[in-house]
Amino acid sequence: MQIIREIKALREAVAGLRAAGGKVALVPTMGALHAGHLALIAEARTRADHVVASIFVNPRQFGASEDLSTYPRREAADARMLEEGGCALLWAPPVDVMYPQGNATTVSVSGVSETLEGASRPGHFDGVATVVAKLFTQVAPDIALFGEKDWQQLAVIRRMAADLDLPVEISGVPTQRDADGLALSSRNAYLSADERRAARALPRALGDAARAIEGGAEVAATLAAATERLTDAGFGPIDYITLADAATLSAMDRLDRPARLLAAARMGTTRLIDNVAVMPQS
Ligand SMILES: Nc1ncnc2c1ncn2[C@@H]1O[C@H](COP(=O)(O)OP(=O)(O)OP(=O)(O)O)[C@@H](O)[C@H]1O
Ligand SMILES: CC(C)(CO)[C@@H](O)C(=O)[O-]
Ligand code: BAL
Repeated sequence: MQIIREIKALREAVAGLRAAGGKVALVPTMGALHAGHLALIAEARTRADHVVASIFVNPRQFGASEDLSTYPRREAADARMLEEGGCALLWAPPVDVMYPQGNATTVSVSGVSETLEGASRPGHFDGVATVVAKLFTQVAPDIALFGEKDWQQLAVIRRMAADLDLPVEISGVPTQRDADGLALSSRNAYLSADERRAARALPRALGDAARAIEGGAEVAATLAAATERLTDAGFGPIDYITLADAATLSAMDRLDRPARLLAAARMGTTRLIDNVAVMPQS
């Protein structure tokens, strides 16, 4: 596996893959890889002939008070995992290659970016959309894969790709979880042992609330009960726990179309997100 840090070398390496024939898949990441990322790589290998992974801790998607400086960085171990996973190339540009001095362009997706994570983390999705648009232009993949753990991010990227007529297929991969249900996440590494144990309340509260709503329970009362359960488990503050349209992410107060139940909450200093499907029963 080649590790590449300059645009010209990236284009030459991707041209080499293209010359060999077949499809190219891109799996964008911020590194500190875990089995969730490896599931994206494994799925990419079934969908394409060559897999390019990127590692870039994108400063433009972090707020001023967020964890950019402490975000886990372990490229050597990540590169070994990607090579074993069958990646052909690792695109790992330095910040000044991704954002050369004088850069002045932002990609902003209205609507779907504005609620939930967008409201809690102002500017976050502008940073995500801008860097993902650049990654698509740099690598020019046939298909790009993203995790459903970041459900709203996936919806934002789908909207952006459709609106900009980007010739790339966007594919979502189901959330990979630990045995107790907690979604795998690079930020789980911040949790103490006690916090890690308590954190399993998040997927349990979401799962139980989803089943209750599917069974006909009132949405507002169910979300209030789930909030209380998270608070009792030690979560706080809870940024949101919301039933939303699965595609547009607009809030729903009754289950009349395919939905997602999404939550973001802090356990100690660690902010965790998760979401589950909620489907109207026929
Ligand atoms: N548990 C998971 N299951 C499936 N996909 C995942 C999982 N965790 C992350 N991903 C996906 O991997 C890609 C890269 O994510 P990223 O590098 O930010 O990892 P992360 O674990 O989500 O990190 P963080 O803890 O910072 O949110 C994204 O498309 C993300 O949705
Ligand atoms: C898609 C992404 C790589 C863009 O920086 C990031 O938001 C992530 O890792 O989910
Ligand atoms: N996985 C989402 C990236 C972020 O939280 O910035």
